[in-house]
Amino acid sequence: MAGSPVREFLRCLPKCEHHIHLEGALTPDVLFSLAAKNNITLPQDDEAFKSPASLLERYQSFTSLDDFLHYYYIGMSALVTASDFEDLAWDYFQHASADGVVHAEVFFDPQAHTARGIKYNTVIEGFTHACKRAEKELGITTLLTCCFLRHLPPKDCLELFEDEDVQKSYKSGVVQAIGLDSSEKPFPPENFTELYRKANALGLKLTAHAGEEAPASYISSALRNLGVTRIDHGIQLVNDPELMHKVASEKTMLTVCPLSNVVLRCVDTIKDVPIRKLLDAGVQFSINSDDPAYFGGYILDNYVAVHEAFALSVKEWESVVRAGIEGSWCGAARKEQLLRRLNRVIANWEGKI
Ligand code: HPA
Ligand SMILES: [Zn+2]
Repeated sequence: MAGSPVREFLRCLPKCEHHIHLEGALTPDVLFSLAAKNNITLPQDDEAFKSPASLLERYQSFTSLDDFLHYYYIGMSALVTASDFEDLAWDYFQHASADGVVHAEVFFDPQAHTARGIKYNTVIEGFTHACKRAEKELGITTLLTCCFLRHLPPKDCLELFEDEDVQKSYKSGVVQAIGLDSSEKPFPPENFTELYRKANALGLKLTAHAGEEAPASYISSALRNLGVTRIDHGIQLVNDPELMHKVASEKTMLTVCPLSNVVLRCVDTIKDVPIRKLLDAGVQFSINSDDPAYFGGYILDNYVAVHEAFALSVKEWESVVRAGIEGSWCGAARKEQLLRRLNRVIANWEGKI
């Protein structure tokens, strides 16, 4: 579909990305050069780490979320200085801009860095510089979401949450949301009730990965026990029609990541991502890249893959992109601006594809 009118239509849509782990934008090439620069020894006993090419090849055969996460955490160990984090995020924002992203709400995993002696403020310094640059040079509005690693003890998560520098980043508005990621089973949302209660008290926006590999009960638990207003992934929702009805009527947005779901074997093919079922049930969702350097594509590749599998009409694409704008955590004025832009793009393409 390279250069095709449909790809160009999808590129022109004013897309909001809500599910991208900045550490998941670390390509094997950059990983190897950062490891060399920072004197980080990559595993010697894994053939995959022989070269960037062999690592990329290994990414083609992930067997599960945990198999991917093993490589994800090793990869990010090459990130050390604030400029490493800034360059990583800037690289993502440039790709996002080229793909037609106008607003990006991005995740980062501080515990994976503080655990190896990198200061929280080093991570924040790098990522906020890149966010400011993206706003200024690319016109992308941004929002940072601090994710907690659910495979770690909840008390460790609370400890990081209460850290002085972390609190400062929340209270100053530098970080505006929290999320929950990493190995999904057997770490259900209810383990983190206290963390989310405290985050809610600070006025932070709340989201959590749920229903990626684990059943729909993880989604209902995240809604009920954590008070999240958004669900990351959430594809298992279609296995609980009653819950799906509730999610649709409450306009809770799912951040769906089609290529990720295939690469991590949550589904067999893109056709098995429940796009049509979610549309038919009136569930709001956005389409996202998750970890673009690991899953073979940025946001536009995900849009194209969905189009190839489901052949959405222009009206359906309009409703998907509108849901993404309306479900974003930017201000009302920015949403209005993006909705007007969407109307112009749709008017321009109506009847052409
Ligand atoms: O898809 C994901 N799921 C859970 N944790 C993650 N961390 C990066 N990507 C993911
Ligand atoms: Zn994710």
